[in-house]
Amino acid sequence: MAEPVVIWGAGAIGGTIGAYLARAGHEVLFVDIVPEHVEAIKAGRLAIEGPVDSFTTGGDAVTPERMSGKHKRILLAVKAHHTEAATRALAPFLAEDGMVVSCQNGLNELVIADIVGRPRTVGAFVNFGADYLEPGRILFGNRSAVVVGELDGARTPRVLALHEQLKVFEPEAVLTDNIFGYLWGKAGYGAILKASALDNQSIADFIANPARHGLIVALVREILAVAAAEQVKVFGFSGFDPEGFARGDAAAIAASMQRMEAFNRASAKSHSGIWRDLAVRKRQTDVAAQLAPVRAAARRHGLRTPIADRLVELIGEVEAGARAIGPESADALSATVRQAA
Ligand SMILES: NC(=O)C1=CN([C@@H]2O[C@H](COP(=O)(O)OP(=O)(O)OC[C@H]3O[C@@H](n4cnc5c(N)ncnc54)[C@H](OP(=O)(O)O)[C@@H]3O)[C@@H](O)[C@H]2O)C=CC1
Ligand SMILES: CC(C)(CO)C(=O)C(=O)O
Repeated sequence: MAEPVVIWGAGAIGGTIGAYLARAGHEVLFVDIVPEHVEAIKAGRLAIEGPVDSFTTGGDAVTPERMSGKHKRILLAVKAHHTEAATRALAPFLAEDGMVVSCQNGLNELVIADIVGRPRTVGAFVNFGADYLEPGRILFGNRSAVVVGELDGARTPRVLALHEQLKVFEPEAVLTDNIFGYLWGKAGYGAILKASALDNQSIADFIANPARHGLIVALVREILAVAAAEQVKVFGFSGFDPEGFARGDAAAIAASMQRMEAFNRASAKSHSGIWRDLAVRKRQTDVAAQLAPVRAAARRHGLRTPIADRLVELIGEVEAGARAIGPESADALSATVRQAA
């Protein structure tokens, strides 16, 4: 693609994708609110570290106040609770025929479309693991799914071109006509990651812990019931078998849990980004923002989501300093499953 790509939110996800594009000679403009990180990128000190790859690159980089011009392709990679503010900030710089691509967890496409319009919103699903370590340093923990698609599933020239560009980062990137199928799949799988953040266990250990089995199954099924009510055909990835979970098929669920455990055990990113926000960065997470559209959809369909509701409450308590991360907090979530049964 000849036009520059804007990476809005150049942390773990945006920084990694942008670094690959920059290294391959694509013109990249990184935008981030962390001035030291912006300076490092500008100075050519954006380092990708870890088992997947190791290289240092850089590119043009600005904080949002210094942004200018009109851009056709903006990849948004901020946390879900920052989506609205970031989209409002980027909107003046989005060309009339431009697109914002949500490289995020959650159903952020709905928020973005409300601000810049559905025709200027493109969906993406990312499941690779990365951690922002410090300004200019990102751990690329493992490769995993990268999927893009127009919200209405059309194979437009712009999404075909975007797909080709993303292959520079992930050669197996997928172009889909059902992006919401992947996003709801991540909502189901991502619920496990969110629950795991209540404990200090790694994602793999949390999934393998027999004490968490009932919680994981009930939580995933609760989310998938909402997806079913929304009439979304949900896709699996990285060992996650949504159909097996939705059917309540014990053998399929056990096999899926084993695959998800193995997938996560092989990653250098041992804990979820949410756990990292709570335990390492000591800051608010985007759990409530990620689950808001899921819970809202549930209410529209007259469905209850007691486990997701409690998960949001418990994470909120940790964020507020009123609860510690540990087995007791995961037990408190498990208790909801018994009450709901
Ligand atoms: N990390 C991972 O492995 C994965 C993450 N995801 C999803 O990807 C998305 C991005 O996550 P991740 O990269 O981990 O997050 P990071 O916090 O590492 O990166 C986001 C960056 O955007 C910055 N930012 C916040 N608000 C704005 C704004 N208004 N304008 C510009 N920059 C801003 C952040 O600054 P500050 O830190 O100061 O807020 C940070 O530098 C999230 O939705 C996450 O759930 C999906 C799959 C895997
Ligand atoms: C664990 C991971 C990287 C998915 O593989 C993730 O989505 C997260 O940390 O939020």
